[in-house]
Amino acid sequence: MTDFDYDLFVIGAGSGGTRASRVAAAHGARVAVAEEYRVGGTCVIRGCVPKKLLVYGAHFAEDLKDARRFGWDVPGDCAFSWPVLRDNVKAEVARIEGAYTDTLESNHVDIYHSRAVVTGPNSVRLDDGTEKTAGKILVAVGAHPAIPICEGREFGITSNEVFDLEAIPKRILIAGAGYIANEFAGIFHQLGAHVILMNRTKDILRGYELAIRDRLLQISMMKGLEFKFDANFEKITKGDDGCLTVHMSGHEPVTVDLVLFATGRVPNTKDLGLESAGVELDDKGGVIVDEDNRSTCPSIFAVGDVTNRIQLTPVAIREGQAFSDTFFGNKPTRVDYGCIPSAVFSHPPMAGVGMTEAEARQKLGSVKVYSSDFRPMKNVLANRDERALYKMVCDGETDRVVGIHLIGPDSPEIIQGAAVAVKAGLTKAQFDQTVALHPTMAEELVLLK
Ligand SMILES: Cc1cc2nc3c(=O)[nH]c(=O)nc-3n(C[C@H](O)[C@H](O)[C@H](O)COP(=O)(O)OP(=O)(O)OC[C@H]3O[C@@H](n4cnc5c(N)ncnc54)[C@H](O)[C@@H]3O)c2cc1C
Ligand SMILES: NC(=O)c1ccc[n+]([C@@H]2O[C@H](COP(=O)([O-])OP(=O)(O)OC[C@H]3O[C@@H](n4cnc5c(N)ncnc54)[C@H](O)[C@@H]3O)[C@@H](O)[C@H]2O)c1
Repeated sequence: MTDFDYDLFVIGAGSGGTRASRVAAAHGARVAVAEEYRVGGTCVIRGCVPKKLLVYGAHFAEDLKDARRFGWDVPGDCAFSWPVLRDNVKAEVARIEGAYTDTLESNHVDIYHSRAVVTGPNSVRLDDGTEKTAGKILVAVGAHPAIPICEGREFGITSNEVFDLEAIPKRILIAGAGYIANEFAGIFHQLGAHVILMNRTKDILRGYELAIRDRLLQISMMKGLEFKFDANFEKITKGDDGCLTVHMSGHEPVTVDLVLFATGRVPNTKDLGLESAGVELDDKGGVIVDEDNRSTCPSIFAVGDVTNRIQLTPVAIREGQAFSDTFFGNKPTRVDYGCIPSAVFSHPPMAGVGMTEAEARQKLGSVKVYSSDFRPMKNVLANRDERALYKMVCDGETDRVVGIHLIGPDSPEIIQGAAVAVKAGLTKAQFDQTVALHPTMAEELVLLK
């Protein structure tokens, strides 16, 4: 026993904080967690979970059209109710929030529904002014949406507010061309809005395989989405009718009903008191940590988005688990950041693992690339002119598969299994030795020429 109130005080009950709290408690530590908003954090409350449910909901627009080609008598005026989808999603989010709370409580983690700020290497202060002490503090406060500096920025919303809209706008401008922008572009388009995507560069989804993102761009344009590239905000003005006019460099102004900023996320370290403990931050405000998630203050650690490494839920969870196993479970563990699969839940979705062709050429020199450009069977019968593209990047010397990149229906579901093989270092020959599972789209991965 120590003189501290707790062995571990976690700030933030999101993906990383919840995992770290419950694992440390299960290892026998006395643990508390403070959450200023809702237990579950970004992923559960206003990120992955409600977003994916909206993606499912939006996809019915195409599915119902396609169903007619499969013999179903779907009425032409098939109505959609946004309030029904929105409220069902909210109810599901509340259910998961409850499940997260139950898990913490059943592991005897004390939950403080309050903001916490660091007041020293071993202390935090809650909203009511009470001070709590702990042997270790884990900063797992996540990130918040970055909003470009421009006149009228207050008229726009971010992904934080998008799940609560009163109605689907007729016209929406989405700023950014990353994950959130492309995912919500698909959702709003399917739900009937005219979507304009605006980005300050010419690229969408930088970091993904070029051919795959080009395919997404091509399909999105074919569906009627509009793109404004090399555009920087000048100002946003609001008319008497509530419409917003966006003035941007290099393009004519556009008038829309809603502006959604999806221009990256910034670590939540402002006014967190970290300077009181000598915790150093990087130039984006992320907590600088070592391989064991330890900050420049020996008793303060950080995991997840606040460290500005890879902003994905499974990564935050792994970091939280590794932290608690290392320091409370006597099981030193470090996160292996190699070959992390990722996906964009766009319409159609894309997914990838490992190196892109360009990265492989730069790192390995000798590279072999295989690809399959095909129309999925379902799209053929549906008369849907939307082709899938699969690309495999191999080390030219060893035949090892170093990257797989997909766009097409169910790509995120397919990549998870393929990622195991890439992570395991399997060769193209070993993929080819595996008998195809027919008829699937995934079988392309063992038939690539
Ligand atoms: C719209 C959207 C969609 C996404 N979709 C995906 C996806 O499909 N797949 C994926 O892997 N990732 C996705 N992400 C990213 C994912 O949500 C994050 O990477 C993940 O939630 C990070 O977990 P975390 O624990 O670091 O932070 P969070 O989950 O953000 O948790 C931090 C918590 O800390 C609380 N907090 C902050 N400051 C304080 C304080 N001072 N005191 C007390 N509490 C505090 C916050 O309220 C929050 O609950 C998405 C993100 C967004 C925004
Ligand atoms: N499917 C998933 O796994 C998923 C989904 C959503 C979010 N996320 C995570 O959340 C993070 C944040 O998502 P995001 O989409 O906000 O960020 P992002 O980094 O993916 O994309 C940001 C985009 O905004 C653009 N941009 C930046 N400043 C701009 C400006 N002033 N004007 C116009 N465009 C500008 C960038 O060029 C880029 O295209 C992601 O990096 C990702 O890690 C993951």
